[in-house]
Amino acid sequence: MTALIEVKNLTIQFRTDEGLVTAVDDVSFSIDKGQVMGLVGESGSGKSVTAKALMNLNARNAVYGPESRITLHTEAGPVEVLKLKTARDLKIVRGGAISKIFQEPMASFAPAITIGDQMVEQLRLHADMSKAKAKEISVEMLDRVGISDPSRRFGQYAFELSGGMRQRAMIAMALSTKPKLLIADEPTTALDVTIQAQVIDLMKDLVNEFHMGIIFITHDLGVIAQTADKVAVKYLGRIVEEGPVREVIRNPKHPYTQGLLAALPKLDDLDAPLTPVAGDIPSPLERPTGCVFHTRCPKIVGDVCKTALPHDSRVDASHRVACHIHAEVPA
Ligand SMILES: Nc1ncnc2c1ncn2[C@@H]1O[C@H](COP(=O)(O)OP(=O)(O)OP(=O)(O)O)[C@@H](O)[C@H]1O
Repeated sequence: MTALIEVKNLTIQFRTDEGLVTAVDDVSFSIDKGQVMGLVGESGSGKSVTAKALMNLNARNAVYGPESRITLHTEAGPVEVLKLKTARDLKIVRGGAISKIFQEPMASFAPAITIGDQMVEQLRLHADMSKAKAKEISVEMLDRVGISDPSRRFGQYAFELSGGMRQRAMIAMALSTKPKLLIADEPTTALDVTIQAQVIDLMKDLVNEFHMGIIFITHDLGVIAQTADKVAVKYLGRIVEEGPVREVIRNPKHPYTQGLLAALPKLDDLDAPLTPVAGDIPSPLERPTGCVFHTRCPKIVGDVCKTALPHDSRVDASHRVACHIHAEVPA
C-alpha cells in the first residue's frame, strides 16, 4: 500500500493565559490509500487538534514542535502541510485533496444559502468548471449519498432537511471535490442508531468506490470496530496503542485500551455492569510525569511508570503499544 499522508513527531501546544497547554505529544502515524483509520480516546485527548493539523487549521495560538512533520503525497509530489502559508497554497488541504465532515452538519452549511449553491461554490473554488457542470456533479453526488429527489434538495436550505439528510448532504459536499483523504470528526455521534448505521455503510461504500483514505474520529470504540481498518488509541495527546482494529479489540495491550473496551455495553450480557475507566482525566495544565496514564492505571508496574515515558514496543509488525508492561522489545 502507498502512504497517502504521513504524520511524524507531531507535537502541538497552545499558548493560553494559564500557560502552555500540550494537546498533541509526539504523535506519528500514516494512512494509506483506501484505508480507514480510527482515532479514539476520551474528550480532550487531542483528536480534533490532530485532525485540524492535517488541514493546517489550528487556532493562531497553536505552537508546533520543531520536529513535527505532516507529508501529504499527491500525484504532483509530496506536500509539507505545516509549511503551507498562503490561502492559495492551503486550498489543497482545505477542501482539495483533504475534506472534512463534522459532528454537526449545520456548522458546515451557511443558513441563508441553498445547499446547491454552497456545493457549486465549493466545487468551483477547487476546480475550473462551469456552473452548469458543478450543478450536474452536485446533484449526482446528492443522489450518490442516497438523498431522494436530489434536484429538489439541491434548491433547499439546510434547515429544511432532517438530521440524517443534512449529514448525507454534508458528506456529498465534502466528497464532491473527490478528496484523497476524508476527515470524519464524530460524524455519527449526533445521529440516532439507525441513521448512524446507514451513514457508516455509506462511508464504507465510498471508500471502496473512490479509494480514499479516511480518518474517523470518535470516542466510541464500537463505531470504530464497524468502520476502521486500523485504530490509534489516544490519551492526553499521546498515541498509547495502534494496530489493526480486530487485533487491538481482541488483544488489547494497553491498560487504557483495555479500560475503554471494558466500558462498552455487552449485548450478550445486558445485566453486566459497565465499568468506566476509573478516575478523572488530569487537566492538560497538570500533565502527569512519566506515563501520562499512570494516575488512572490499574496495572502500574513500579516507579518507572511515574518517572519514565514509555516508548513504543512492537506487539507484532503492525501492532504497537507504549506501556512499561510491554517495554522489553523496543519498536
Ligand atoms: N485554541 C486552543 N487554545 C487552547 N487550548 C486548546 C485550543 N484548542 C484545543 N485546545 C485544547 O487541546 C486539548 C485537546 O482538544 P481536542 O479538541 O483535540 O480534544 P478531543 O480529543 O477532540 O476532544 P472531544 O472528544 O471533546 O472533541 C484540550 O485540552 C483543549 O482544551
